[in-house]
Amino acid sequence: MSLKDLKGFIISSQDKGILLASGVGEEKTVQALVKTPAWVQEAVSKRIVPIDTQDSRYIGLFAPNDDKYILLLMDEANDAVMEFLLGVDFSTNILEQILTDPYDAMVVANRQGRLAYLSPVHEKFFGLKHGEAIGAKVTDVIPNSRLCDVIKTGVAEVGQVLQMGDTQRVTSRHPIRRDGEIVGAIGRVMFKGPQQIEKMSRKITALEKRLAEYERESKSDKVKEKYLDAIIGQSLAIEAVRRQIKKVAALDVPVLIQGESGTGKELVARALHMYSQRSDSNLVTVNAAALPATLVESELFGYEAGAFTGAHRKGRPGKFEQADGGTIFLDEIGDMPLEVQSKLLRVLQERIVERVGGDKPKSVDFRLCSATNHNLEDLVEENKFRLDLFYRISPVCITLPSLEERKEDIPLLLRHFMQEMADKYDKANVEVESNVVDYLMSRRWPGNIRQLRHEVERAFVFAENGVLRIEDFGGESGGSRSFGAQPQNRNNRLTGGGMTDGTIKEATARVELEMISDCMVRFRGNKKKVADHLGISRSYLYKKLEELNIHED
Ligand SMILES: Nc1ncnc2c1ncn2[C@@H]1O[C@H](COP(=O)(O)OP(=O)(O)OP(=O)(O)O)[C@@H](O)[C@H]1O
Repeated sequence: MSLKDLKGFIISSQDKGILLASGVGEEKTVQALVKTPAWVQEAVSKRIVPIDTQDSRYIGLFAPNDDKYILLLMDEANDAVMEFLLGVDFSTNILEQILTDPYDAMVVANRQGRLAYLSPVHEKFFGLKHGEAIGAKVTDVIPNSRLCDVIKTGVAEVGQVLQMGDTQRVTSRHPIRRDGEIVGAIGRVMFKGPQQIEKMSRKITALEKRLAEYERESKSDKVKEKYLDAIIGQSLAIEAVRRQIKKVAALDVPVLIQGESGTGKELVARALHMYSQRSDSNLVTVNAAALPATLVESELFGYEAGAFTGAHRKGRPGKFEQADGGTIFLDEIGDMPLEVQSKLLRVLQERIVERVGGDKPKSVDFRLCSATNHNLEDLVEENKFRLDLFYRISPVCITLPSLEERKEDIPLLLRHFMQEMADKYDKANVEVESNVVDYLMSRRWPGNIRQLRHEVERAFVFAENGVLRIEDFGGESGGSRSFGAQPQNRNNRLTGGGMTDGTIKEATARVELEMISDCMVRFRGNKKKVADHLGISRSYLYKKLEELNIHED
């Protein structure tokens, strides 16, 4: 409404009646109303009243002033505000309720982002005197208010949660427009939100927490599965192994993994660790066959500073200490010398280690996992393995099938190793000739999967024109071509070394030692890599290294 809507006025006094009238104010019907005290009393309290004449309806605005009042007569406006003000008998009371509601505060900012209104409850909350903050910048009074943002964007923000002090409040902010232009914004803050909202907010917080937990769990499930998936194979035998791993992993009992060399015992140990509650701590592998009796104590139990010549200055924790809270994997346990077995037995019984040169026994908490390719019961019979140790390490046994027992897995393993080699040698798109799978399935694999992997690698390297053929494989008696030396060099070496002298067995043994020593140089003494590369077990490698007079340092 503006002044152009003004159609008349009346100035009246209680004692003297109408003092001045103009426009519609001169009409008899209007003056008759003004002369009726009851009507005037009601109109003053309402401030805005409808005034009907014979022809039209006007809006009367009352402005009391001591014993006088002014009545402005305006054209009826067709807007929602007037409809509300005129239509609802107690509209001003409603407005008053809205402005002074103790639980639903109101903030009004003008276009410049300055406070035009702050309801009393809000003033009280901020410790302000009535009217003190009017004209101040909204953000100076309500630090994290977003009213200015709403003025800028013109986009309402409804039902948002605002942190006020140490409590959360539900707020709504709306831009206010006049003739399409933003002139300010109004914010409402629920000081005492309906209980349902508080309840809902608590529920949402709890659900968010649960969701984050599920996400964390499913992520770690994926990590675990990676270790189980690394055991390739779909045969019933290998599926059963996977099931056993899942079942046994959480039980925290010692596990003995049995199986021929190269059947994947180390992969099983890793999966067992990852599926156990100890997966956040270390998995420490000890090759029991490679432990010389002289160093066994310092290796397994650690040593204190200056314990012996050559000892590390600060001392070193042993394998059991490193595995504290986690898993210790004793590989090739069947090849452990008897005197080492007794020392091991003591730790398994007491769960206490004492560093060499130290005097402070330390208790250690580990899960034991051991592996062997021997039949330990036979070794016990032959007095090569302690019976009490056998019982200690084998409450649960997982037996891995040989490749012979699960030849149906060869196609899958071949595909897996082809992919591995393609990544390793950065050589994609090598195809496998269709008869290769039949050939590999018809062969014997005494070295099991390690041997298969090794032969696939060799064939992959020798494959010509991007096709892997049967000829690229070495055949059962060993490679027709080999790594390391050039073929003719090897011929020279073999014939020059007396290949035609002695028996075939002797020649084979010589070639074997040559290949091992070549590989020891090539892999800088890393026995795991050497064993994997040559397709032999690590215990066999250690035996051969003894023959070559190469010892652990
Ligand atoms: N099921 C399998 N899927 C994929 N790779 C496998 C599988 N089993 C074994 N291998 C691979 O074969 C090689 C030998 O495996 P691993 O060292 O686990 O055998 P092992 O039984 O511990 O042998 P050893 O008794 O000689 O120590 C590794 O390269 C391993 O990744």
